[in-house]
Amino acid sequence: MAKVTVVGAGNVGATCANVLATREVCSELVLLDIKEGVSEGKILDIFQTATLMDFDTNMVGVTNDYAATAGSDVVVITSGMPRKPGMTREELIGVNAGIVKTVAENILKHSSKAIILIVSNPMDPMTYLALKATGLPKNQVFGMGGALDSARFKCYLSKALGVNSNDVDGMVIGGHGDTTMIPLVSKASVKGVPVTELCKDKAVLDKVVADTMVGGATLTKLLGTSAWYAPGAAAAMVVESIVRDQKKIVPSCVYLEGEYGQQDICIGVPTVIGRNGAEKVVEVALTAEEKEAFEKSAEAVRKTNAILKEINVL
Ligand SMILES: NC(=O)C1=CN([C@@H]2O[C@H](COP(=O)(O)OP(=O)(O)OC[C@H]3O[C@@H](n4cnc5c(N)ncnc54)[C@H](O)[C@@H]3O)[C@@H](O)[C@H]2O)C=CC1
Ligand SMILES: O=C([O-])CC(=O)C(=O)O
Repeated sequence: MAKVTVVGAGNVGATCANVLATREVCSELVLLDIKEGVSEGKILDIFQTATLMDFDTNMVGVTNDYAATAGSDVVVITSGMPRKPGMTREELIGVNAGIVKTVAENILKHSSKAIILIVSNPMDPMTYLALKATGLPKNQVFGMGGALDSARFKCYLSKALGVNSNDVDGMVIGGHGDTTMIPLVSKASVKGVPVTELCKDKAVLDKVVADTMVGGATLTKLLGTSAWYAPGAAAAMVVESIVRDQKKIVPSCVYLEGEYGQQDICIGVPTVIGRNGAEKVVEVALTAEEKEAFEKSAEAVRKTNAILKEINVL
């Protein structure tokens, strides 16, 4: 069984750790935060649900002690600031880039073989930064955004169409940003029936797309900080696909070398996730409109990546 570390014991990191523990995804779980006592407290709290929820994952919470993370098979990086209402994810780059870079370098020192999953925002540039800063192969460092965005897409589709959300299939690709994500309506279906067949009212599907794109912003406005239940569960789902070598196809932020016509960028595309991390990009046929949106999305992500050089983290 696997050892998993979650860095950042805030809303998303602790939720991810809770899902990993209760679902017994790994045999050993480490939660690390820079704030004294927070990881220790959250792990103790989670441990006190063990007899209530019937699980027995070995868990430890530590304050900035990277030695405790040694030999991890998977590391999830959630450390950094979340946005406040009215902000974009991209605005977090100045404060989060240094945090993500330092954390990734510390992880590398103790777990050079770990698959590193980036969650901190702006997630696409943070993934690019972690990949470049660690110099690890592209399968070993990738980002989580599409898993969450796709879950939201399916949620909004199920509400709009009045169907069980577990019968809905759908993917969101592109950047993990309010204007950069691309819900693939052409590929979405309910029990194999295209949603475009089930719903002839284009305005309904257009609204689902718009709601999905601002899914994170909507929750940030309601909560005063960004969401954590679905983000934590989405990261845990990706970890489970790695640990159990499930080979799920999950839209994930991976480094592209020609796929989807893009080079030298980390951005969301359907990817096979297994024991070796981001194992294979799956190229699906996009409509002309989706292709154009993907190019625009990549352009915007590249623009944010350029800031990494300006602020001297790359
Ligand atoms: N990729 C995605 O789909 C999503 C990404 N996010 C992002 O995840 C990040 C975390 O969000 P929340 O958990 O809500 O924030 P939070 O503020 O609740 O937690 C962040 C934690 O990181 C810790 N931290 C800061 N610097 C650190 C360091 N150098 N080493 C270790 N820990 C450190 C803080 O002490 C804090 O406990 C944010 O950047 C947010 O935007 C949030 C939701 C979805
Ligand atoms: O909205 C945010 O800032 C956090 C996030 O990435 C999400 O929930 O999708």
